[in-house]
Amino acid sequence: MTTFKALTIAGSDSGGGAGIQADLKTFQELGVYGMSALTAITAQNTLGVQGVYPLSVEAVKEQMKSIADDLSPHALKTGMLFNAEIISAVADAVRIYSWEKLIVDPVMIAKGGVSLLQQESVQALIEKLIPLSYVITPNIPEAEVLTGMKIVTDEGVRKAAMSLHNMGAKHVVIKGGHAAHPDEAVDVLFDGTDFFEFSSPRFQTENTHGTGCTFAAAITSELAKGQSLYDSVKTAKAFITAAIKNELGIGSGHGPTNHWAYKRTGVSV
Ligand SMILES: Nc1ncnc2c1ncn2[C@@H]1O[C@H](COP(=O)(O)OP(=O)(O)O)[C@@H](O)[C@H]1O
Ligand SMILES: Cc1ncc(COP(=O)(O)O)c(N)n1
Repeated sequence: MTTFKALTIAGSDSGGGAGIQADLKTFQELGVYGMSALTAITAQNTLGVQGVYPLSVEAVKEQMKSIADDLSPHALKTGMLFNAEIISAVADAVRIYSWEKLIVDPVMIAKGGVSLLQQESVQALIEKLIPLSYVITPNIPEAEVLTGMKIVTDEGVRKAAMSLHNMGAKHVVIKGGHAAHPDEAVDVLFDGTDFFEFSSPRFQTENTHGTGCTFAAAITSELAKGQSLYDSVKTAKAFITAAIKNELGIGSGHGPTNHWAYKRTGVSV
């Protein structure tokens, strides 16, 4: 039996709800062997981000080399990359090691407002990483920054998806957590030709810390196993919906989601 392997290149969240920790928990739940290359350490909990400590670019490069030399991933995702130097190193690694199925989750700002990507690095993301991506998974504010468009309507979401596709992303998923729909959370997939919508009820909750990371990690897991992109997004949507619906209620701020709900509570969504 093949063991499918997935890699996350992202920051550590000491509170365990987002970043590397969310990604590895998701890989594990979806039956994929998880590996990580850390880009930064954050001191973080459900109340916010108290500290950000980026690693040296050498440390990031060496982790990726160790993985490439021995444990080539079937799919990989990026999360918090923090600066342009790290973005360039990741883009180089993807090319040098011929890594396919790159999922770029363009993490920019933590829910409390602290920056997880230096503002001047957005251009590096656009020029170096987006053209290598198999899928890019921005939330609406991130899609606005990357495209320079203001997104207000469903039509606006579709236009931004086309623009990101024109920037070189093979596929685009714009996540709808920040959209105006009062009852539904709708994510939109664009494959360069057609649009597909993935909808769930919108839960009235503050506990959405790490939803974006978890959703992108679930897509990565399913792609690593060889599923089609459509099926991968469908599973990821079910995974994140179960994780939000069955919130853990820990911490006194924006709490994490429940990574084991999808597999272990038998909830249907
Ligand atoms: N209140 C909510 N109820 C149901 N699903 C949600 C809710 N908030 C976010 N989601 C879903 O969680 C995933 C992450 O979305 P989003 O919050 O937009 O990303 P990010 O965490 O990157 O800001 C998407 O699948 C989105 O539809
Ligand atoms: C280390 C790290 N990476 C990413 C996020 C974004 O979290 P979210 O998925 O809630 O946007 C975070 N808060 N911390």
